[in-house]
Amino acid sequence: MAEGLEDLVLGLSNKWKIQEENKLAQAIWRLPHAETFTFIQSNNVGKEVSAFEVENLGEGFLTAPFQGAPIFISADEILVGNLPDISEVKFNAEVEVSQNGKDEFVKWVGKSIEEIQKNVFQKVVLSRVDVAELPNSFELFEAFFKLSKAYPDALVAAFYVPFQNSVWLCATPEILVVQNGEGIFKTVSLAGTQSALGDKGNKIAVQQASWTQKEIEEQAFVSRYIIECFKRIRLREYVEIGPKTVIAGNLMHLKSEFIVDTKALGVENLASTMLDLLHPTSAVCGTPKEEAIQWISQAEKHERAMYSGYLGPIGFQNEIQLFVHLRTVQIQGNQAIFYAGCGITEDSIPEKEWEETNLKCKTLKGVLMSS
Ligand SMILES: C=C(O[C@@H]1C=C(C(=O)O)C=C[C@H]1O)C(=O)O
Repeated sequence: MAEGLEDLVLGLSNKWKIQEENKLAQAIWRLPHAETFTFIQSNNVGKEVSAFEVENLGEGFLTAPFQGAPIFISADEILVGNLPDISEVKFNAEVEVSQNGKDEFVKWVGKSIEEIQKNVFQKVVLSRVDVAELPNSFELFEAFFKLSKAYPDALVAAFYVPFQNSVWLCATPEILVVQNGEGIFKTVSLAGTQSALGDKGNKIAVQQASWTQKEIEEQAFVSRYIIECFKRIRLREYVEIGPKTVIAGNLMHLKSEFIVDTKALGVENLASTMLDLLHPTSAVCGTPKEEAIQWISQAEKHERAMYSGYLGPIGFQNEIQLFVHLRTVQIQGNQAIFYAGCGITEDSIPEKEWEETNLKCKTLKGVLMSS
């Protein structure tokens, strides 16, 4: 580690450890393209809140599980710092992802396709975990800064809430609900996945991406779901941009943006209303939502916990910056649990879906487990 970085990491790490010992909540994040990070510590364990309160909670960090109430970490102490100047981060595309559970996963993808053919649901997102041991040299803040360098477009965040007894660290590309100080609301539909790296590990240009009907349809499900949510609150005036191909680290996705000028329209509390309606979106759950949740609870043997929930800072400069909790790792001592999922439609090929989860696990693992 470079000298300046070492001092910064040590300082943050000491503060983090003391807070953990005192069993109090804390979070650190770097917003997409920001040159600073924000580290907050709370004087409590984190408070269960409702999505409807999101406009009124004050400054802090919100994190919600896949299912269940969001938790608010209040910013009782705030430290804003410049990101350290670290050299290019190596991405290790060869890092190994455990193949445990492959047969079971492939079997459930097959079963999901049968349910889709029977019209029980149209799309479902199944996830898996990859459990690994962290190297002795692992340092949370070094990992945080490496991810910040490697993934400028992502929200990079880590948080700790005592009752979970673990730390979560992510670099997510997917906006759930963002609203700026001028009242401009944005949500996105992000789905469809392919590698952004060529055979020799070289980066492929977005113009070279080619999408099949499967991915186009898969992303359209998410867009339609967002439009359905707008319809439910009779909101007709939104701007839709896309779908366009975007790069998210080692991967490419299809993305559409939906933008609403809440001030011009005179709509209040759109962020909290949409947050409640959207989560969990069809990008991480499926369509229709209830049937997909039901199926996921049968198919998955692990708890999703905070994976595929949402997270991000709220209340700073009157902004809301909530992202879908993806490309994430749960850290318990020296054990790391990487989570990844894939959208299954009628045209899915089970083996390919498994491969997709391997690539998604590598987004974090390829940075954290590289020298
Ligand atoms: C579920 C995940 O990603 C989501 C699913 C995608 C897909 O199925 O193609 C793409 C982007 C995300 O919306 C994940 O990364 O774990």
